[in-house]
Amino acid sequence: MALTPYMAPDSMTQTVPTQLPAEWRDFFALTKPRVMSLVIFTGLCGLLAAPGSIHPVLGFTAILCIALGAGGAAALNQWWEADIDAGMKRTAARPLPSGRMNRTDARDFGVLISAASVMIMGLGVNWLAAAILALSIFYYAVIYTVWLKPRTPQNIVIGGGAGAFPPLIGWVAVTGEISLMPVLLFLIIFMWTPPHFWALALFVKTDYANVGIPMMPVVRGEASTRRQILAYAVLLVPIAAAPWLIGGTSYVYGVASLALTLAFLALSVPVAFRQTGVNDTMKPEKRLFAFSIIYLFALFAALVADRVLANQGWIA
Ligand code: HEM
Ligand SMILES: CC(C)=CCC/C(C)=C/CC/C(C)=C/COP(=O)(O)OP(=O)(O)O
Repeated sequence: MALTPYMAPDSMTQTVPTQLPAEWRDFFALTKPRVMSLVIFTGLCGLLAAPGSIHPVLGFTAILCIALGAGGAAALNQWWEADIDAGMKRTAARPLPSGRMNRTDARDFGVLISAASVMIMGLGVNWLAAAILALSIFYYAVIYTVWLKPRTPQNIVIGGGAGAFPPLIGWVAVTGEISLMPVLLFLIIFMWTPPHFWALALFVKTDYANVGIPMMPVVRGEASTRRQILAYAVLLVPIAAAPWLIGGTSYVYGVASLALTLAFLALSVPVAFRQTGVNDTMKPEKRLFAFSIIYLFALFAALVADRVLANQGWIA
């Protein structure tokens, strides 16, 4: 597959509407809009794939709350990490390390939109969805950012849980209860996160090493990270197919999940068995990282397509 190798631009300096006043642009950038677009998309797919129905206004409210909560957590992450971000090429131009924004403003903005997201979700949608949203904000802003990230190379394995909640939140917004299907959606993102992030960490390794963040390639070395990427990609094959295997979807999702995850696995293999020299361009790693994003968009889109076809009575 011909993919343009991913160059790891910082999402904060990209896709921020240039017509906004400068300060607004910085607040918008603080929500990590590009990363959060996939978070919001998986939340929306969880909502659309759930059985039952939700009034469109409430459905829109639920997605808005996931967006606000994720953006708020991202702002708190950058408030806490302003000094670390200043030391990395990829993140030095963010609003705080560049000095364009005051730290207290970033903190207050993060707290305000996080709290608003949970309150609106609880009052407008349901309190179980609000509780899981609150947990995911706390998970990203505190458990991952403050506790795990500076301490252990397993930071993103355990911390990856934070980013896996949105489809569960979307689902619970509709059903008001947790069942096996949304737990499987959680597990898919949980298993996807290590290869997604470590593929990138392999080519921005020196950045993390310079600021003392114990990411896997820095602490355990490249060879071990590469083997672990492959292990998670292998585990992802049955886990991504599980919604079909338990009868929660038709063969349409089943076939799509197998095709996509086997492609993901195929791109992980060259990454797993490579040794690189100093001037390596890291093409296989960049390709895997780029595909990881396409993969998750496509997998969740396939889930929704499957459910729409089933609701129309076109497939069983
Ligand atoms: C602990 C878990 C994760 C870590 C440490 C992580 C880290 C990163 C990093 C460092 C980047 C590079 C670009 C940037 O600086 O923004 C990135 C890009 C990206 N991540 Fe993740 N990620 C994680 C989980 C997730 C999750 C759960 C999603 C969505 C479901 C996601 C979606 C994306 C997307 C869409 C991009 C591309 C952004 C762009 O095009 O600039 N990530 N991730
Ligand atoms: C609903 C809700 C709260 C969702 C949270 C979604 C979530 C946890 C996404 C994680 C993705 C992310 C921006 C990781 C960046 O890691 P980093 O912050 O270590 O990256 P950096 O080095 O770019 O700062």
